[in-house]
Amino acid sequence: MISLRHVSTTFADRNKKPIAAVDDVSLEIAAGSIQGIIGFSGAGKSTLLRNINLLERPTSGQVWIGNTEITELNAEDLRQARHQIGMIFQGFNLVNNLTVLQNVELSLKFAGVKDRQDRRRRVAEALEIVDITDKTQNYPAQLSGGQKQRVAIARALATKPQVLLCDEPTSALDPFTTASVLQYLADINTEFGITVVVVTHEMEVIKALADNIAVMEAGSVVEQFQASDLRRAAFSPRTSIGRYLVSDGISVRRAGQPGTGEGFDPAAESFHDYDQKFEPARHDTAEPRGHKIFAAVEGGLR
Ligand SMILES: Nc1ncnc2c1ncn2[C@@H]1O[C@H](COP(=O)(O)OP(=O)(O)OP(=O)(O)O)[C@@H](O)[C@H]1O
Repeated sequence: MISLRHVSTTFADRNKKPIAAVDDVSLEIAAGSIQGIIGFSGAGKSTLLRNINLLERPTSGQVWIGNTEITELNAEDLRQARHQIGMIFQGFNLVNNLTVLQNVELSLKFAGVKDRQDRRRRVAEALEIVDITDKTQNYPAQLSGGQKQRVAIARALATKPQVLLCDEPTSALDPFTTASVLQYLADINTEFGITVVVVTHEMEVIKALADNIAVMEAGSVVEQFQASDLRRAAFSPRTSIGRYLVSDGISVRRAGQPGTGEGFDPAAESFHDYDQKFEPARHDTAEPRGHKIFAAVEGGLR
C-alpha cells in the first residue's frame, strides 16, 4: 500500500557538491505490515522515511499511498493526505509549553477538527491507547522519555492515520522503556491495522518488531528479507547487517584465543565505526509479534 518508485533525493553539501542521500529506491510496503529499515549511519534511512510523507520531497520518483500518488498532489490535497500518515521521532518533538492534552489536540486542530468537544474526545481516546490518561495536564518536562514517546504516539494516532512512520523511535530510551514502546507499536499495528514503518540502527528493535526488513547502504536498498527468514537455517544474507541479524550478537577476537567462529565478527567485517552504535542483541527472549515483546521485562512496564 506504500509504493516508492525510483525515489531519489539529492542534497548539496557545504561546497555545493551533490549528495545522493536516497538513490533510486523502489520499495513496496504491504498494508498492515511492519516494515523495518536498517542501515549504517548516513545510509539515507531518515531521508527515505521523510520521503514517504514528503516532509522531504524526493528530487525524482513517485510515492504512492494506496491508490494516490502523493508526489502529484497540490498543496491542499497533500495537507489532507498527510493526516493519513502519522510520524514519531527520536527526540519526541513535543511542544514544551503545551500540556499533554494540548500537544495531542494540536494535531487535530491542524487536521481541521473544528468541534472542541470532538477534539477532546479524540484526545482522550488516543491517550487511552498508550495508557497515559493520568498525565493529561502534565507538561513534557514532567514526563520520562518513554512517556514522552507515548504522548507522541497518541498525537500521531489522534487523526486516525493509516500509516505510522517511526524515525529511530527508541534510540533515546533505555532497553526496558524500549520494550514498552515497541509493544505499543506492535499492539497498534495489530489492533488498528496501521502500517508501521520503522527506521532504526538498533538490531534488537528490528528483530523484535519488523515483519519485513530493508537494508540500506549509501542511499540504496541493498537487501530485503522477511523477519521469518532470520529463523530459517538455510538463510544466508548478503550484507553484513543481514549477517548480524541472523547471528546471536557480536563475537570479539581476543589476542591469543581462537575465535568461536560464531556470531558477528566486527574485525572480519571491517565494521568498527558502525558497530560502536550497535549493541549486541541482549534479548533472546523476543517472541514473535502478537505475543508480548521481551516478556521477561514486561511485567513492570506499563
Ligand atoms: N538537509 C540535508 N542537507 C544536506 N545533506 C543532508 C540533509 N539531510 C541528510 N543529508 C545527508 O544525506 C545523507 C543521508 O542522511 P540520513 O539522515 O537520511 O541518513 P541516516 O541513514 O538516517 O543516518 P543516521 O542514522 O545517522 O540518522 C547523509 O550523508 C546526510 O549527511
